[in-house]
Amino acid sequence: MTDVISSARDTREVVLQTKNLKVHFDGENSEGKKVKIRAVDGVDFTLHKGEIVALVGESGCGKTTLARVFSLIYKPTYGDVTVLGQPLKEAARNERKYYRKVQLIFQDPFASMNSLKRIVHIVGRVVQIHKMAGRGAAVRKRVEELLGHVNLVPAEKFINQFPTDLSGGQKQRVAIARALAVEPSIILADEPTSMLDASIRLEVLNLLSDLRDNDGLAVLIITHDIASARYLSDRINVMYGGRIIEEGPTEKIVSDPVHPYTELLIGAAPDPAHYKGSGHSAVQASSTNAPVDNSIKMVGCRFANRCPHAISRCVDAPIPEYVSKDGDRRAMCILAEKRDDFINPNDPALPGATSYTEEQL
Ligand SMILES: Nc1ncnc2c1ncn2[C@@H]1O[C@H](COP(=O)(O)OP(=O)(O)OP(=O)(O)O)[C@@H](O)[C@H]1O
Repeated sequence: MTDVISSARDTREVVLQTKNLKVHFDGENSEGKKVKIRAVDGVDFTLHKGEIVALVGESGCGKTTLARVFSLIYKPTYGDVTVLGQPLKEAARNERKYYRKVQLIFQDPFASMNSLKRIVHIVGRVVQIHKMAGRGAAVRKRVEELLGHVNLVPAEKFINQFPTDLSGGQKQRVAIARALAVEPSIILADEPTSMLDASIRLEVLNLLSDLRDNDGLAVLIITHDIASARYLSDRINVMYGGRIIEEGPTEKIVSDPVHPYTELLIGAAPDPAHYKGSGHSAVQASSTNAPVDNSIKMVGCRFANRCPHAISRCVDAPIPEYVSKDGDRRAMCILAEKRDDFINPNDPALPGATSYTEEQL
């Protein structure tokens, strides 16, 4: 985020941060020609302690790729990444230590669990590997505590069961218990509720919210579903074509979006008054047009070809990052110029500000 304006949020400990992060892959287009796939293309992202930040956007916008950088699966092509104040490169040198701080929760809790093992083994193994308790009875006791922590009670009932004995929501709770076994600071949750029945989605969302409130955990949640993001997150990052096009406090973004793409997502979401974790995918519903071709280098806004407000400037020139006057929101859309509550901090008309291109800096 731009440094020109600070906000109250800035006083909290930053646990994950990227500056101008790019993750590009070598790939082929539909004609078999070699191309560069710009999965993440200049992302500034921040997550604070005790905060839930949602990353929303349609399929292929780069959400998972961004999370995979934090999960040490992909290396950045360019840009800075810091994790708990340490550059990612340094933090990643000791993977075991890294994964004690940063834990992952996946869409399909089953995929990461050995169905032939009992819950005590599945969770206890992590406790043992990371030496989070002594041996034998101490490990079992710790597993019971962890199951209690995710409301799988009475723990004695669940501890000897197999994953196949559990419902989808209970399995996801076991996955969360296993993640908590190492007492992490950060949880990366990639579509954690999308495979769950509507009736139990809220259960898992509420659990994540309790972990933030009671344990001060920082959670990055990746979701197609803006309704889930709205229900759970403190802040929303809207991603489109490898870029974050709008970011800020959830309620402000949802009630008063700047970017037409954000507006499109919200318009397609179910009415929150009726929201019971229905799983309606707002983004999928809205993306009837062709997906973004992220192999094409674009100067301007990637949404321009779908945007009813686009003018030539949107395509031909870099879009400035507009910031709200209270410093708490940013949007990459020229429509921000029409609003009294946003400024372009690099506007040469502002006192003390000088405008530079990235190449000049
Ligand atoms: N390992 C890879 N090699 C080549 N291209 C990749 C690789 N991983 C992702 N991509 C491409 O990068 C772009 C972003 O993919 P990504 O999975 O991050 O999107 P997403 O928003 O998470 O989508 P989804 O919600 O469907 O998972 C897509 O065009 C995808 O095809």
